[in-house]
Amino acid sequence: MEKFKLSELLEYQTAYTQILDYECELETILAIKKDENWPLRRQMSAAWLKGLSDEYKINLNSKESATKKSNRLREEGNVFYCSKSPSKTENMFKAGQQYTLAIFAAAPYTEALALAFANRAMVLQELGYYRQAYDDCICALETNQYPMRLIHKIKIRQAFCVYYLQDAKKLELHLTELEKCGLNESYKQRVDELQKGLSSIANEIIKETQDNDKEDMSLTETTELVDSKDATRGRYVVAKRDIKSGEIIFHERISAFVPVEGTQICQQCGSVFIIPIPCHACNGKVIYCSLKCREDQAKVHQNECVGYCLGLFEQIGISHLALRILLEEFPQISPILAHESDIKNVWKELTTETSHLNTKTEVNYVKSLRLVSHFQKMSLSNKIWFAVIADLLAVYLKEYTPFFHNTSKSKIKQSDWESLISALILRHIGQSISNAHTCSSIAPTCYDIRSSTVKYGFLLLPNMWTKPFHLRQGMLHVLGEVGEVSAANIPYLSMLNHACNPTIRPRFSGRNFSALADRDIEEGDEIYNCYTLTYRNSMSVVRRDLLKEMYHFNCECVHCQQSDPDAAYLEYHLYKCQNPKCGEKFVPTPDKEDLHITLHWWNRSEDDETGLRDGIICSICSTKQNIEWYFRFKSLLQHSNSKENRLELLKLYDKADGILLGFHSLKLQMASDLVNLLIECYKGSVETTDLEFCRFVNILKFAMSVTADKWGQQSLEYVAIMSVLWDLIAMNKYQCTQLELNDMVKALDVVDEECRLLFMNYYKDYIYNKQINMEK
Ligand SMILES: C[S@@+](CC[C@H](N)C(=O)[O-])C[C@H]1O[C@@H](n2cnc3c(N)ncnc32)[C@H](O)[C@@H]1O
Repeated sequence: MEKFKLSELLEYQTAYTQILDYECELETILAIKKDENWPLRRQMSAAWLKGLSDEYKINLNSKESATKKSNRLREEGNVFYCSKSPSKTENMFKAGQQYTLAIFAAAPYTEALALAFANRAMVLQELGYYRQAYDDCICALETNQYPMRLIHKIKIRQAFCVYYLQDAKKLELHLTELEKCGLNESYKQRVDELQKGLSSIANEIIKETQDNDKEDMSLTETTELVDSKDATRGRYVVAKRDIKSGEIIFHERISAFVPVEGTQICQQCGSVFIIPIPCHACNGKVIYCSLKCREDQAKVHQNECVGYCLGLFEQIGISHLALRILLEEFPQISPILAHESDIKNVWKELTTETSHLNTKTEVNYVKSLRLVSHFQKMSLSNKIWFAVIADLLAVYLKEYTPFFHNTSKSKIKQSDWESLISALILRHIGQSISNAHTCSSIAPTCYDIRSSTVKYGFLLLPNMWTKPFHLRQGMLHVLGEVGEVSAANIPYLSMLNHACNPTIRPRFSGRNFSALADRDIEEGDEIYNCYTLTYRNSMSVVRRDLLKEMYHFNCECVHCQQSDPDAAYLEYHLYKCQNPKCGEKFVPTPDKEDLHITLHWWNRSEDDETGLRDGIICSICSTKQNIEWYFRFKSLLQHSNSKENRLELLKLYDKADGILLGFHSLKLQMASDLVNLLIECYKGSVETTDLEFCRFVNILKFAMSVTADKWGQQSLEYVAIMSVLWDLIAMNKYQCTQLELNDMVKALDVVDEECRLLFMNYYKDYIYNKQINMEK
């Protein structure tokens, strides 16, 4: 069959499906299946999936070539491992990278894979990543191809790792195993050493350090759910008592999430800072941070692995989250449905608020099933479009996964099961459109977490670390960027209605979500989330259109009720007219067609048809403003190694300072560019005078103030830029008061656990002592 794109398949199927406009997902699916052309369309879906599968098989590397590549990468790693220059530790990191790439390159169940894991374990142990090294030993052994003649080596490595992890129980086990291996004298000595170590370790089971499974906390302790009885406004959340600014309002475990396409995060816990263990069955498209996470995700991944191989999920957008919700949570209730034979009754049980199942609020899936959906408001063609995707996913589950294997035991007919599952996916698609949350994280600037080829992770970058999770002095600025990493289903958070000035500050940490109070909240106050950019970062009309289109309501929040809801945003776009006869403050009149582009003209691409140099017009005297200085600034940034150019850059920044008033967005952008130059200065790649350096530091402080104003001092954006100031403090190039420092440490309340650990280690290693000394 001719190869065609998913969008073509969907367009065709949508155009040729004629059904009535139903409000219910199950009825929609059943109606589609009654259509006389349905068998043909089903065949098309199956053929499309088969096309993906055939293409995948053709492109699959042979085992031989995979082995060859992996062996080559491992040998490159060995060269680094054995070399002592420039430094043993740095070579260890480089070896670790090559071994990781060798792991990704190898075919499953091969000696090449076993050796790549074993070698990485050796490096990780030397670098102090004992938990990860221990997992790698297990990965090497589970290939069943690890050479028997070397087995004692890996066993002793495991024993050392658990010794360093102070896990007496496991150490005892490994020592018993080692006693059975015929060891030579030198190995026997090492076992004796470990035997002595064993007696010194308290015999207690090590607590897992990951915080994957924190219970949902205080969901109902501080807040309560209220039903407005208004069809649009629906349910909302209010404070049950006074809550102080910065206090955690509630914690919630993220029930399901999918990484933003191609992002290298652990599929189970969502961690960014990891040493990856890939799933070899799907060519490393899915990675984990530990074997525990791999095991915890196994039941879900067995139904997704082939989909990842085929590249299916890259093509279905938000529907992947819908599928994930089903895979994560549906198994919780399938036994409850075993006695039913009629799917209409099952559907009623699942979706009626007063049903027996719906009262079981301890069942997590019930919380997801209760989420609002605006399916009934979708156009018929959109309903069919998504229904076809839902049906395609049911075909995928049936043909390529074990998902339906257990259902044969129930009273429901197989074809009805498929309809039910399609209908549930369709329901979750509608719910995800109105409820899905985007999770952001601080992402390292020096490592592309979206790279499809470079997959060794940030933790194995050389010249970066002194020991695990301890960055070198002057290196914290690598945590200077914020990125969206996943889309998530967080049911209680989804109960919060929208306001353009939200009451919560979100904190995503792995699989845990926390809502922090953005300000003091009084008992009885409604607690709001913000579904769009806040009023400080967007125009009200842009928010209004989006809220209407995606969430089907008109925003009447306190902020939007103000006479000039855009005043705060426009403050970031205030110019002083360059016409000496005018000299007034003005905001350019935004182009109705594209508000953002008019106000952010500097972000237009060079080849933008409308012309980058259209410029801006004073809204008072109509004089076209000169913006050449900005283009000069941009071009000089490319050549900032020269002292003259740097001085000119600072002069141009001063010029901008006279034209761009207050916390102007462009001034923040220019300041951020100059902050990158400041980083080059303190890293030593650019030499500067003290005076010049001082100027750059002031510009950094300005950028921090604007960022705090726009996003809040407790925001990922603020933490990202704050990392540069912490480098300066650590390097004795800037002094700040303990009060300032305390405020900055407080800002870390919004970052994830691992990122916080990196910052706090840095603080203890290079900043804390300095402050104490300064104050003495
Ligand atoms: C994420 S849900 C919030 C919880 C929802 N009220 C419920 O009962 O499930 C989003 C939906 O809530 C309603 N909503 C949220 N904020 C609103 C607001 N400020 N005014 C009116 N309706 C709102 C809209 O129907 C929107 O699509």
